[in-house]
Amino acid sequence: FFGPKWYKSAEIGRKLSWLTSVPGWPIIGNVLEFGVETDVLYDLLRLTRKYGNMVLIKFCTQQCILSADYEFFEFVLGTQHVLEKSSDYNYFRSWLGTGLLTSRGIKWKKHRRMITPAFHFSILENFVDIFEENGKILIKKLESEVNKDSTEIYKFINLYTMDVICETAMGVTVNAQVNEDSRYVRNVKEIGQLFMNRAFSIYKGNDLLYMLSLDYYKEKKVVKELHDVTYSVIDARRKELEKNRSDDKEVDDTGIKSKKAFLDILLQSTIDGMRLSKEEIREEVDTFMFGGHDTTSSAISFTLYLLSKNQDVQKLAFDEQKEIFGDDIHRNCTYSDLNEMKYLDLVFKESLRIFPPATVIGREVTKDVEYKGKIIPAGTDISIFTYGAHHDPKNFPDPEKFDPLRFTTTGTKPYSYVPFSAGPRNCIGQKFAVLEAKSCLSKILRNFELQPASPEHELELVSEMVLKSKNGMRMKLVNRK
Ligand code: HEM
Repeated sequence: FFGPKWYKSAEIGRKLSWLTSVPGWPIIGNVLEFGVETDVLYDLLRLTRKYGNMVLIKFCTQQCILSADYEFFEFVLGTQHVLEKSSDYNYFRSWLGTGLLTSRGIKWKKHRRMITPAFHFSILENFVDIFEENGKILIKKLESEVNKDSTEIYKFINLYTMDVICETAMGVTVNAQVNEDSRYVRNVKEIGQLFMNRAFSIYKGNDLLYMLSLDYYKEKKVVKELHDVTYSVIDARRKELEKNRSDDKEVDDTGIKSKKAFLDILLQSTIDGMRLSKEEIREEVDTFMFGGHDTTSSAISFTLYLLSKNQDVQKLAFDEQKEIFGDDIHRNCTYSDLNEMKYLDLVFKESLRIFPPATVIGREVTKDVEYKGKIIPAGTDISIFTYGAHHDPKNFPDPEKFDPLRFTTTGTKPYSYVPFSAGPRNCIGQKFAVLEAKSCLSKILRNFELQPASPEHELELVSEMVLKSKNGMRMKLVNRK
């Protein structure tokens, strides 16, 4: 059963002998390098620091190039040579099918071309009101935390980003912030946990063994419920579109809003003159739900944490808010206000450098490619270790320092800063994410002063599907008067 795999893996290893490899054990390779006590993030950091920014790791039959080298990032991300995602992404397929994140080849190319206009600024502009309305609910919720010694902010932000992504992707309000216990919200949490269990288990990684586990049946149930919701929203939305395009009622009986969501654009789009099938639409909508939720919550929460610990930066960010909003500090924030927040832009950018939600981006080489005169054979996995490059002092001097102005004073080496990946398979939602984050950060900054929690809180980073903190992100909120 494993014979051909071992043989192929050994062959790949031989062809990659030009690389430094991490010394390992027969058969299991470097599996033991990844302990249970430390998180995989620190293991990857340790390996790149010890063996260099491009190193070969072996997990049983898998040969993987782990890289924190920005020149290699450019080769992998910036060209068409290595467009395919690694097999780790297959775990997501039960929920996402082959939506944009997980698809390959011609399907990815056609869908990417079709979906790109949905992220045009003229469409994103319409979402600013959705950020604003959900931001108001967030502020209300946070008001009950004011003056407490310590508030865990991530759980609030995670519900806010859930509301935002449901409304922008599907056009429905799930009111996650008000009704935390909604079935849909619980299912999204649970599916994330199930994917994690699988990714970090030796036996559940194997499809056959996984089918013998309880998680497999849980996953089937949760995925069916998630799909049912998306399908029913698609049906309702399609009917709505057919019925009356000029109906400007804000919310109908099912909670569906008449503002254009990504789903509406998908319903009206065509590829080679053909409309997308219901399944294809479902895959893309679910992909937005997945790609646009935990990533943004981590990014916003880490930024708030950094602001609470860096009062000088927070002061400059708040000064900018005062300049933009003047005497009417609590008025609604517009698209043009967001574009004026240049310093907040740098704050968010620097936060994504220190805490990139996607710490590793995976690729698979599907045909032999040549890099700097050496062959990387088909079948090799590649792990683009974004966190490693972002924390390399050769790329960013004094890398642990939160210094938003660093991007204005020193030039950034191309591809050394890749929180949204780069090149043809970069994050399609990045402009959306930046707008959403700035809207949320601006609102919080205008309402509260962020102070370090008491007792002082130190993060315990954990690289799950996105980078998080095991012990949450704590701070103290004080009302600004
Ligand atoms: C701070 C927030 C975000 C971060 C850090 C982030 C990061 C990334 C990264 C690193 C990738 C590349 C993954 C890979 O190559 O395997 C990616 C892809 C993607 N992201 Fe995001 N993302 C964010 C927000 C969003 C949002 C809000 C959406 C949707 C509304 C979104 C949708 C997608 C999609 C569909 C892809 C796949 C693109 C493709 O393969 O063509 N992301 N994102």
